Amino acid sequence: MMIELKNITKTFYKNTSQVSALSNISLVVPKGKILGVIGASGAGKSTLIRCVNLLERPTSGEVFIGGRNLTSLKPAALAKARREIGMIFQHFNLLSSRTVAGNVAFPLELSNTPGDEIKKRVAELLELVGLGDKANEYPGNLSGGQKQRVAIARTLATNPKVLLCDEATSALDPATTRSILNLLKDINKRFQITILLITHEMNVVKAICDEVAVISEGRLIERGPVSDVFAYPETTIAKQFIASSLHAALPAEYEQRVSPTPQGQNHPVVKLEFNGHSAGAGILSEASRMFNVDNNIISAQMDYTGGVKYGVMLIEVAGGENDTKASLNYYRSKHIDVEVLGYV
Ligand SMILES: Nc1ncnc2c1ncn2[C@@H]1O[C@H](COP(=O)(O)OP(=O)(O)OP(=O)(O)O)[C@@H](O)[C@H]1O
Repeated sequence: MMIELKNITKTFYKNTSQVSALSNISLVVPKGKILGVIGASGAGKSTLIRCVNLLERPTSGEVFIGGRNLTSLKPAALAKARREIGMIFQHFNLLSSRTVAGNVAFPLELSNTPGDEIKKRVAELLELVGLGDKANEYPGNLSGGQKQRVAIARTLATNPKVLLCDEATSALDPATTRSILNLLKDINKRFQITILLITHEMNVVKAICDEVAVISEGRLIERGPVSDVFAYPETTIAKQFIASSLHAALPAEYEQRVSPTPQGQNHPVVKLEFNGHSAGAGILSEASRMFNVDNNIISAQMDYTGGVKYGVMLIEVAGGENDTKASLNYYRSKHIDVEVLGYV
């Protein structure tokens, strides 16, 4: 295992009160893999990632990197071990008074690398992150995505075995997020760097992670291969994160017309959530024939991971009252989550 966290607990003490930020978290990340840790605000993500390189010292528990117990190292040995752990941040943390090349050179200067070697390595790294032509720019003149590329080049300068990403794309727009995630995946494959990232966005997990761990209130509540967790989420929180990545909102036009209770001849608007246990979307035509109802699809977002289909569909069901009810019960019997959002 490249990263191994054993029974990590972190308690913050403030005056007389104490906050339990992490409770007994154990996690492993095999060499060359990408683990995403997802959780809501305050769940303990930042604390967890900062415990990996001991920016934050766990109250109890052990951190192993490449088999070595960081928690037991003396300061000098720890400083050396930390060079094998790169980190990138949401707000890039570049030195504004140094050029792009100067930022990337910084860790090499600290480790007393000879000048001509620094020059060569910096040029190589800037080429790698697609900023070969920006060496003499200052960070202030770069876009967010370019700044994050500089930060990635800087952290790769010392050839880390592990890369920690602390909400690295949270300040970026969706297209830039994709390009940075692609770069991280490319680096992971090319150099076999093990990545641990924290995020509050399931789309980030879906885009590049091999495995995902869900934390809530400082506890690890679910973990597994990304495709398994997407298809067979076990906890409500995992389900909510998946749903939030699916954008299954009612279109504005419906939102205005929908009423909370049935009136006269109006029809239910229903949200169907499919997971790995559910029948496929073909069930809609089946129910239509069996119960003589019309299923009008308002919006749908279905996805595949690991050969399993899952997703969300919003439908308007037109038919007799009993037939409509029977069709919804039929979906439930096929392990589809059914929620009536209102009536139109
Ligand atoms: N230095 C600190 N002193 C006291 N409490 C802290 C400290 N750092 C974090 N906490 C508390 O620990 C808990 C976890 O915080 P943490 O920042 O790790 O969560 P997070 O999941 O990263 O949240 P966000 O996504 O909002 O950054 C919170 O209750 C927070 O208030």
